[in-house]
Amino acid sequence: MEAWGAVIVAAGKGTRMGTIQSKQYLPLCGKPVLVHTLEKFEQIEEVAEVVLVVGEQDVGLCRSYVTDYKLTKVKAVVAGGAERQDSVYRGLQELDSRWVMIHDGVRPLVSREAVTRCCQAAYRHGAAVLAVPVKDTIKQVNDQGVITGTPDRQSLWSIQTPQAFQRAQIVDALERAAADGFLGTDDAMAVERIGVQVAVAHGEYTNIKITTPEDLPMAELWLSGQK
Ligand SMILES: Nc1ccn([C@@H]2O[C@H](COP(=O)(O)OP(=O)(O)OP(=O)(O)O)[C@@H](O)[C@H]2O)c(=O)n1
Ligand SMILES: C[C@](O)(CO)[C@H](O)COP(=O)(O)O
Repeated sequence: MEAWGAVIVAAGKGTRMGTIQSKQYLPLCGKPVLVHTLEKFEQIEEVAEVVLVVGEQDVGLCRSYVTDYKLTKVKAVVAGGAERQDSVYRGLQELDSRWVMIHDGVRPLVSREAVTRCCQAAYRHGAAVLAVPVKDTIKQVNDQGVITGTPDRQSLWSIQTPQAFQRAQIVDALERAAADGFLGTDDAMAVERIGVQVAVAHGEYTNIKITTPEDLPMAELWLSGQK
């Protein structure tokens, strides 16, 4: 397998978590959430180079993580942008690898096996994301709080990261999205809209994105089980 580059995005504000300290720096089993994610990528054989994207005010702190936690793959720590998409684009500028994956800094539970499945699916199909089938029934609800539809659950997947692409293709897609004023909530949306097929590779239900307060104790529980 070729060597991959990874962009870890961690420049968000964590508004939904509601804490003063941004969620990527909150302690999880004794270390910042983001450090767990970076340590995971140290163990992923496919990944040769990592770029970490953080808030401008946190660049110094995160550079010290590289030394303190002996993160050998992190080649650059750069400041992100106002939107996740901007942060991803900035990170991609620092990578040389032909194949790249983009991962949320707040998904510390991702497993090596799932990342490998994502890389393999990207090789086969050109681009791939980790995903799990939804378990609940999903409803569309209008702004009066009334159900307007029930999409067929068979075709619904909950999308995770990493998301894997050829670097040139995701860079092109993000530049076109910016030119068109298109803002996606994941990376795949930018390439889907220019006609590229994106495959799903089986993720894991435990690969949660730490988003709201109840996610942290769940992550603690699962992470202590992984060690
Ligand atoms: N401008 C941004 C916004 C988000 N992210 C990163 O993208 C990931 C997923 O985003 P999300 O969970 O939405 O994080 P926040 O934007 O921080 O959260 P919220 O929407 O609650 O403010 C996180 O690792 C976050 O730090 C980023 O790098 N740059
Ligand atoms: C990219 C992502 O993690 C896939 O689930 C998600 O879409 C990020 O969305 P958010 O709005 O930044 O939470």
